[in-house]
Amino acid sequence: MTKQDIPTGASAATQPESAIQANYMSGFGNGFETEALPGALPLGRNSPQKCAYGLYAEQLSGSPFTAPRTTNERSWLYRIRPTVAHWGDFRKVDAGLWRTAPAVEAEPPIGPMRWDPLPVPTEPLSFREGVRTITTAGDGGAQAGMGAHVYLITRSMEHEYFYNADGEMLFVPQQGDLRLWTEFGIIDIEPGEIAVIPRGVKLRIELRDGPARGYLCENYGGAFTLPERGPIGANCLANPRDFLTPVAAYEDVDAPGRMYVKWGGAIWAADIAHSPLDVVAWHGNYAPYKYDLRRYSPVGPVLYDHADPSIFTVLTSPSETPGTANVDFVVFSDRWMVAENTFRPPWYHMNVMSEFMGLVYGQYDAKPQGFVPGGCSLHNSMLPHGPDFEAFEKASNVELKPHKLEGTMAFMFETRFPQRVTAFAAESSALQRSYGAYGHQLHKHFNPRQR
Ligand SMILES: O=C(O)Cc1cc(O)ccc1O
Ligand SMILES: [Fe+2]
Repeated sequence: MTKQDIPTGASAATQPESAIQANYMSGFGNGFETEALPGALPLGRNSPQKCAYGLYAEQLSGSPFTAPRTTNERSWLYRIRPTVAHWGDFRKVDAGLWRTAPAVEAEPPIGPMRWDPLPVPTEPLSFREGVRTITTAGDGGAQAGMGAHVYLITRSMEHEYFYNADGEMLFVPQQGDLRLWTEFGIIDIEPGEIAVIPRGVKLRIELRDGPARGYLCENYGGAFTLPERGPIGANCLANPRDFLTPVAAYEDVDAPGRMYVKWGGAIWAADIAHSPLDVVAWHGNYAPYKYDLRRYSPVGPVLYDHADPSIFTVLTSPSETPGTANVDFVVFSDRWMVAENTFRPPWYHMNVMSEFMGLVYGQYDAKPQGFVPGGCSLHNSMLPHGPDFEAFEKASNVELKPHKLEGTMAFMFETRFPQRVTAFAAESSALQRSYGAYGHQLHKHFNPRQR
């Protein structure tokens, strides 16, 4: 990109909030550059003696300085005030129902668990107040594992800002559109889309069209990246050009506000006197992004059998062990089922990885009833699971014409670590207490006299 082509963004100082458009640049992990005022980005250097417009230069490092190029992530931010000037007298505040691994609160049952959608309450809840942790895995302090949460939001953050030092946040909206006003620019997301906010990126979350509910994966480990495609080649699955990163947009707001930081498993708050979303220009490869899951191009068996669900990986957070993800984000979206002489839904299985699932819309083929949009399920490490009675009987007897699964969007956060349920999730009235017995309905068909 040449200097002339640098995308420019919005300034909240000059436009009414409602008129501000979210604009994006395409690509995954690119070295982006964007400025909301012409010439705000220094040319050919990161740290000039004086920055244009009296801005401060600040580097945000998402990886160690010395990480190999493929995993080295940092951005340079040119901002009205450096982050230290947005710092206040922090004190711990009530973390509500947000938990961080290790959270040893409830004994996880040795069996599958499933929850109805958590109702969206009428009381005012900002994003930070509305996070309900369902499971935690690994150890946040060791930068390994994840938290799987449901968020319920009934009010926008106003002069309130938040960043998460404990993990990267993957938002999966299920109901209601969100505007993520980040330091790097504005991201609008709706159900069917996702957004990833890297560790340390400040933001304010606004509602767009009423209350919102969705899922949140808090990834304590290595940053989400695209999975290798191996023999699939250069195309399909999630294509890099469909990932969108916002152009620079800034607020020049001097007004009392509050900064919240999730750090060390606790939530801290301080009063501040100005908006920290004051980045006028930035460049680098450490930045938030969004992706429309409906753009995902699934690859699967075109003759027979059911492939492992890893074929539907959108993003992966690798661990130090090759092929052993800290977290995989996997999506089960619209696709044709064509396999011949095949039991087409997921097979019965046990897995060393642990599987947290959610449903954005539609129906999931292994669990046609009971697993409903907004609900979630947990199939923990090495515990048996598979299609329920209804799914088994149907898939074993149906005529195997090409059949399209349509209007469906289920997903999985799959981690190498066993998941612990929180006390909230274990005691919730949304817990389907009889789910653990679904396997008992699968009765014996065995007849040694009939092949
Ligand atoms: O358990 C699940 O429903 C998720 C899943 C789907 C699939 O197609 C194969 C394996 C698997 O774990
Ligand atoms: Fe599974």
